[in-house]
Parts: sequence; C-alpha cells; structure tokens
Amino acid sequence: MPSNVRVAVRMRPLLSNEITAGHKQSLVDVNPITNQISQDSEDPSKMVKKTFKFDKIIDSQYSQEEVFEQLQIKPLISKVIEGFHATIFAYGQTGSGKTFTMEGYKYEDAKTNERAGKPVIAENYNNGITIRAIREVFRQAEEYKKEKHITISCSFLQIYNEKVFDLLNAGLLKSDKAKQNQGLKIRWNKNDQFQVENLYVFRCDTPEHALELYNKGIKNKIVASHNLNQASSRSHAIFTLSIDIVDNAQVDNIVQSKLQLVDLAGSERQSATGTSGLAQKESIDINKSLFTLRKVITGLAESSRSKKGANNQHIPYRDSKLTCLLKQSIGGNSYCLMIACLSPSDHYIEENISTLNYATKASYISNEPIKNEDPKMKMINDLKQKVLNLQRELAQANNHIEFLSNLTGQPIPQNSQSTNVSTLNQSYQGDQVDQPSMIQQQPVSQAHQSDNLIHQQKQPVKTEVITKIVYQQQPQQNSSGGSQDMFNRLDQNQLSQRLIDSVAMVKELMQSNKTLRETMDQLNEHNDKNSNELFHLQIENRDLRDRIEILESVIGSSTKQSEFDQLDWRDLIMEAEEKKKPMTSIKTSNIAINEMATELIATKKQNRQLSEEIDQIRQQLEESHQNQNKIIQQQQIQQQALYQQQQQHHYQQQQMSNQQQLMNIYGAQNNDTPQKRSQSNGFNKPSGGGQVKQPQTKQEALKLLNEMMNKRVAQKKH
Ligand SMILES: Nc1ncnc2c1ncn2[C@@H]1O[C@H](COP(=O)(O)OP(=O)(O)OP(=O)(O)O)[C@@H](O)[C@H]1O
Repeated sequence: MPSNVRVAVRMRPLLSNEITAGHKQSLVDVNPITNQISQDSEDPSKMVKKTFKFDKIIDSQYSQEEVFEQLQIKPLISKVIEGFHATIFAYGQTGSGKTFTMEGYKYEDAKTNERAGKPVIAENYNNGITIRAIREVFRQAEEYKKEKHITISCSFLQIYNEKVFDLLNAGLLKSDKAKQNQGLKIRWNKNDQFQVENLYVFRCDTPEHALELYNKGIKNKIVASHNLNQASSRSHAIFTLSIDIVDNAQVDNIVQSKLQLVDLAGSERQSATGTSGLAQKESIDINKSLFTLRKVITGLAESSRSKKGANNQHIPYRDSKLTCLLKQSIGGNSYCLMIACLSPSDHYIEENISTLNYATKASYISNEPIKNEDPKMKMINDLKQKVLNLQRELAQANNHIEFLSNLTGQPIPQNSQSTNVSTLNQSYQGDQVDQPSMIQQQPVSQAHQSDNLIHQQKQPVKTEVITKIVYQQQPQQNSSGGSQDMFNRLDQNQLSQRLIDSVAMVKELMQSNKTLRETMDQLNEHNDKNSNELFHLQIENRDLRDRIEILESVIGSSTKQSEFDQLDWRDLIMEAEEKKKPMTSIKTSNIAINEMATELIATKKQNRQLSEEIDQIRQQLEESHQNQNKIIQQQQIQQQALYQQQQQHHYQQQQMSNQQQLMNIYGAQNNDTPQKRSQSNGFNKPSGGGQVKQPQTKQEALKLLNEMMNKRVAQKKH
C-alpha cells in the first residue's frame, strides 16, 4: 500500500547567544493542534503570511521524549520489526536543531560515564531520536522473541565532500589517512539497492552494545571533522540498524529490514553563507549531496502531483552519494519520516521558508513500502510455485490424453500415462511441494472422466486446447450425461483431428515443461554457485578486515622499536582479538589466530636477524671509517712535510738569487767580468786594492754594499 513521506516540523527555542546578539522571535505562528505553521514573508514590507500544513508540528515547548511520542516512532519501529524498511531524517539550516533532535546527548557526558565504568549513554531527558530508537528496537525485538528470531546489527557512516567514511572504522579516520582516504565505494547490488562496500557492520546483542558503537561513531565523527577541517554542518551522518527476522513457525521465512537514522548537513543557501567564486564552487561540491536531495525531492513531488506518475520522470538519485543511499527511503519502498527543523530567530525567516517549501514538496512524495523477504528464499518460493503450476497443467493434459484415447479406443501414449506423471512428481518430493490430489490419481475409468473434467475446470488451465475441449464437452455431458452418446454424434475424422491436435499440444506442453525445468535447474545451480562464491568472498573479506584491524591495533600500540621487539605477539593478537570480539558477529577461528601468530613470530625472527646483520655491517663501516681517517691524517702529515720542504727550497733559491744580485752589483763596482767575478766569487778584491773580507750573510753583503756606495759617492764629490 502506498504511503506518503510523513513530514513533521520542529521549532527550537531562541538561544541565549542569539538573544544576546539582538535576534528577535520572528513572527511565526506554530499551531500543534491544527498542525499548521505560518511564517512571515521574507519581505516585511509585504506583510504576507505563508501558511503550511504538515503531519505534525512541534513547538519549542516539547521535550525530547514528547517529540519521540508525537512523531509516532514506536509504530514505525513495529513496521521495521515486521520486515519493512524505515528512514527518519532531519533537515534544516545549520543550527536549527537537527543534531539536537537526532543525537541530543552530550559526548562529554559519555566520556565521563565511560571513565566511571558506567554504560556510555545513560537514560537522559536530552537523548535524541536515534538513542531512543535503538532502545525501542531492542525492546520490541524482545517482545517478539517467542514468535521470531531477531538479529540486530549496526553500521555508521558519514558523507563529506562526496566521500563516504566509515565511522566505525577508526583506522581510516586518522589524520593522514583521512586526507588520503578516497572514501568507500557505493555499488548497485542485485537486490536493486545501493550498498556501501566494505562498510563495517557489527552484530549487537544488547542496546548497550549498539549505543556504545553509536557513541564510538560520534567520537570518530568529531575526530574526522577535525582531521578533514570540516564543520559538522557540512557532513551527513547515517546510522543504520539492520534487522534479520526469522519466523519461528516457518524457518524458510527470512525477512531483512533496516532503520536508517539520518542527520543531514545544514541546508542554508549560498547567499547566507557569504561565499562566492571558487569558495562557493567548493561549497557546492561539498554539499552536492544536499543539492541533489533537493532535486530528487522536487522531481518526485512533481511526478506525484502530475498525472504521468513517477516512472515518466528522471529522478537524479545517482548524482550524489546521499541520494543513492536514500533511494529506497525517498520515493522507494520504505516508510519515511522527515523532520524539518526551524530556528525562531528573525534572522532566518528566509531559511525557514525555504525549509518549509522543501518539506511541503517532500510531503507529496509517495512511497511503496514492501516487506523485504530474503531474495533467495523469495526466488525459491516463486520457482516452487511455478513447478506446482506446471505439474498441474501436465496432469490435466495427461488426463485429457487418457480420456481421448479411451474415447477412440487407441492405446494411451507411453509418455502421457499417469505413471510417468507420478515419476515426474517424485522428482520434486524433495522440495516438499504439496502434490495436487489429482496428480496422484491412477488412470480413471471413462465414466469418471467427465466428473474429473468438471473438477478441472475450477483449476487455472492456461492452454487454449484444454479450455476448448472442456467448453465443448460440458454441454454435451449436461444434455446426454454419457460420453458414448457424444462419441456417436461426433464425426470420427473431426475427432481424430482433434486428438492429433491435442497430442501435439500436449507434446508441446511437455516440451515447454521440460525446458522450464531445465532453466529452473540452471537458475538454481547458478544461484547456488553465486551464493557460494559470495559467501566465500564475504568470509575472505571479513578475515582480511579482521587481520588488518588486528595488525593495526598491534602496530598502533607499539611505536618504539625496542617495545616492538619485546612484544609477545601471540598475546597481543589474542588481546586485540578479545577487544574486537564483542563487536563483530563472526569470530576469527583459533587456527587463523595461530597461523597469524606463527607468521608474526617468523617475521619477528627475520627482523632480529636482519637487525644483527645491519649491526655487523655498521661496525665494519665504522672500522673502515677509522682506517680511512688514519690514512687521511698520515697523508696530511706527509703533505705538510712536503710543503715545508718546498718552502725551504724556495727560501734557499730566493737567498741564492739575492746573493747573485748582490754579487752582480759588487762585480759591477769593481769592473769585473762576470767570469772573473764568478771565479773569485766577486768579493775577493776591493777597489782600494786591500784584502776585503768576503760577506757571509745577507746583512754583511748589504753593509758592504753600503760602504762601497758611500765610498763611491765620496769619490765623486771629491
Ligand atoms: N529543541 C531545542 N531545545 C533546546 N536547545 C536546542 C534545541 N534544538 C537545538 N538546540 C540548541 O541549538 C544549538 C544548535 O543545534 P544543533 O547543533 O542541533 O543544530 P544543527 O541543525 O544540527 O546544526 P549543524 O547543521 O551545524 O549540525 C545547539 O546548541 C543545541 O543545543
């Protein structure tokens, strides 16, 4: 049965900081009795009031508990326990109270509770819809315990800048990883649903466990918003409770449903955020999801209102991650509740009107909630029904052949005898299909055939030829009451022609039956193969994720190399496994743990050997460095000695050249030929003819030269 998106509006009180900043209560008229809300026009000069009507209007006086009651969330959860999907989402501008409505609790309080060893999220009047809904789901599941076996799991994700982040996979939200993180992929699965790949899903046996996970996700949301420089108002958070329901009376009857609780990003317009140009483009990208959501709401509302119907209009679900994930909720097969949040401040009249407009559009959207049977079981049941129908048709056809054969006195064809039908039936015994009583009949006498035909007439007979025969024979039976009379009246040629037609048709029927059975077998085989493959892949995937998580927690807890070396790997893995245990539905087997432990111990050994080798190489390197240094020192000493020798040599040469000059000068004074000077060493004979002392040092030579110069000057003067 179609069900429109239910829309409620919640107006929060004026906040103290808004009063301080001079905000005033806008002229908004909220009427929870008539469920009408009237908001002033955006342009005060026009003095026009816009009035909207919704399923529920909640003013600022309502407590969180009253909101939960008034929005009839308990009956909605009953639908989820029956097997229907449901979504509750909060929409509105930043600061309008979406998070307060959905979360409500203070994360700081949860931290204090955790430290005190208390349940992290305690009962509190401020608790929002998500927390109350989690408790209610578990309460109702407990109520149905005798009739149904219910398993509850949860997941928590965030969409920011068109990337999907797993809020229950803390490893990927660390600062460096969060920035590189390309986000999880969304795929279209065989059940006609969008599904987030590799999203952690935890089985929860108690509401406390689910709340613990919810709180963990909120904590990770805060961490991620810090690491991604993102404000909470720019990301969408979706907490999902998945519920598997098995009917105790009919174990084949497996139903899977989910409850999505969504806190959307702030829906303020670009003009209100004051961004322009590049910043505006970035802002649009960040909120592409919200932009597309509005397009989807508008498209669905228009097609609901137009006579054409939704099928004729393209709804751009695929344009954003958020709308992909909300496809079933908005215009799909879920029950849906939208909570439009408003601020009473006169600064936000325009935003409020925009929110109310979209809320109105959403209220036109019509969903078609369906019970979500397990697709595999549904297919098996459909196929069983098909087999049953085919068996009926075949049995009817065989009865006709018998009847016609008896009429003409021909032997009954082998493949149409009832014994064959029975054999065919036996092949389905394993499926536990109730066989129609008619199929089990042995060949009946001719006199009973007419009764049988009347009985068959009540069955859904699809083949044209059988219907024709039944119609033709019925008046004859009524008028004459005997088949022999009818035989007499019918032309024998006509009869045999009909018989041939009937046999051909029956053959055709049997052939199509066979083909159908083969197709069904192939389908079943294919289905089994796929399920098997999927199952193995899921196990492999889960194992890998478990392994990654364990390794991450082990490596994360040992940052120093020395600590790392001293770790008892087996203990650590067991410890990490133990921590993870209550959160995951499937435990890693002991064998796998042992294998991992052995692998890690081997790696550790190799690490040690490598470190020893590195140490040896390092030592050898140091020794060779020392040798090198010694050689360099020796070379330096040798170089210095060489340099000194060169200096000495240079000095001697200089001295010699000085002496040579002196000798030249001296030689010139005495008119000596260079030969003579060199022979007599230039200093043997003074000009006065007396014996002159040969100068031994430079000073003596200079002194001598001075004396000679003085003498010469004196001679010239004279
Ligand atoms: N019904 C309410 N009663 C009292 N205080 C409220 C109510 N609703 C919201 N508030 C307060 O208003 C402030 C803004 O609310 P909230 O953070 O829930 O807005 P929001 O729409 O989720 O914003 P954002 O889009 O930035 O996440 C908070 O301080 C919150 O405590």
